[in-house]
Amino acid sequence: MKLFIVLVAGMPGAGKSIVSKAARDLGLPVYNMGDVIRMETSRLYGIITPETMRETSRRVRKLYGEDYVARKTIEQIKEKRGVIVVDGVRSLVEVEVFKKYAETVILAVHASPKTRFERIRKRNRPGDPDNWEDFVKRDLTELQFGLGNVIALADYMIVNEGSIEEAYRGAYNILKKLVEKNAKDNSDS
Ligand SMILES: Nc1ncnc2c1ncn2[C@@H]1O[C@H](COP(=O)(O)OP(=O)(O)OP(=O)(O)O)[C@@H](O)[C@H]1O
Repeated sequence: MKLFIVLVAGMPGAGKSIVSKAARDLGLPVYNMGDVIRMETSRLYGIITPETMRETSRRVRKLYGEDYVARKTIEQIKEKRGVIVVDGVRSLVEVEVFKKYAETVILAVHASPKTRFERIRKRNRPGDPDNWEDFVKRDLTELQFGLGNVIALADYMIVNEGSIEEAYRGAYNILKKLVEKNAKDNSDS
């Protein structure tokens, strides 16, 4: 069985965690690229806050290259087989790193800024922006990493403007089809 990577991309609060939930329910391993930053943040700052996370994010890219987070994620997954999900890809440079190791597709989750802002406010995650200006600032930081390009080149798109159940069903069906396709491709070859 070959490795097949589903790269999940979306702006903050778009609903990427719904895709992770659907993946876990299908028994697929999920890797979060944010975990690499979380580990580096503890190493560099000894404390994890949204500010130290953001600073680490910028710092490691500058020090070790735009592809660093993807390379670190690859170290964890390259021995894996079958369909896996990687949450949080942010640039085409990162996409290229994954493409070298396996067949990949990009699954994007989209919701309008207004919807994302309302949902972020409700989820009450520490460090989330609580006003429109900070929300826009965070969006721009993500876009500077190149996230907009990844979303523009997505193979699949979930528009998450309806209910959570609807988005979950969309994600579940896409992932299930990919699992079936990968199984078929492997039995053919
Ligand atoms: N369709 C929906 N209806 C209502 N609430 C939703 C919907 N989709 C997501 N949410 C809620 O909106 C919030 C943001 O979603 P989620 O945390 O999945 O976003 P994310 O893309 O993982 O964000 P980040 O990149 O910031 O981690 C969560 O509290 C989630 O439960």
